[in-house]
Amino acid sequence: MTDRVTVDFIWLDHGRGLEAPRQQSTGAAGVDLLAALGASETMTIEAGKRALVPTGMAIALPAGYEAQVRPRSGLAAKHGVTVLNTPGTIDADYRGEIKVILINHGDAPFTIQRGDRIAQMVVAPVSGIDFQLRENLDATERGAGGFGSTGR
Ligand SMILES: O=c1ccn([C@H]2C[C@H](O)[C@@H](COP(=O)(O)OP(=O)(O)OP(=O)(O)O)O2)c(=O)[nH]1
Ligand SMILES: [Mg+2]
Repeated sequence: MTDRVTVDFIWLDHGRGLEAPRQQSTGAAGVDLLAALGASETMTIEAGKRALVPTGMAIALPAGYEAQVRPRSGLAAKHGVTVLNTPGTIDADYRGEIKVILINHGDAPFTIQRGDRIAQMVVAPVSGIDFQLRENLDATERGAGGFGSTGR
């Protein structure tokens, strides 16, 4: 087990009553994100369409961390539903509602209800970046080769 990180969070009004985010097993990489729809509300994503799904949750990551919003493989394998912008980036200074951009790549409408587990979120360290402008870059064996330059 590596270091644990504490992430403060609040429920927005429409998120109250949902199960609090937690790792489902000791080795789970992330926590599931739940759809914070109204109790009798549903959201249907037609085949080929996308939707911004509320989670009813806002977080305050410690400085030096990001959160990534990732698809759930079950939704992808069974329904063709995934996170359009995966991995979605949650900045450490973002205090708004976490939302999930789902896209339905399947061939049938996909309907979401309150509490459905629509995606998962991992927390990861990120480095600060200082860009240094140079005249040249150090030489490497690969050089500028890429995009299949090593063959199949
Ligand atoms: O899947 C996502 C991706 C982003 N966000 C929130 C948190 C993030 O900190 C903020 C901005 O995200 P991003 O930088 O990806 O979007 P942008 O289009 O560059 O917007 P901005 O100009 O606000 O940075 O939106 C989400 O709630 N869900
Ligand atoms: Mg941005």
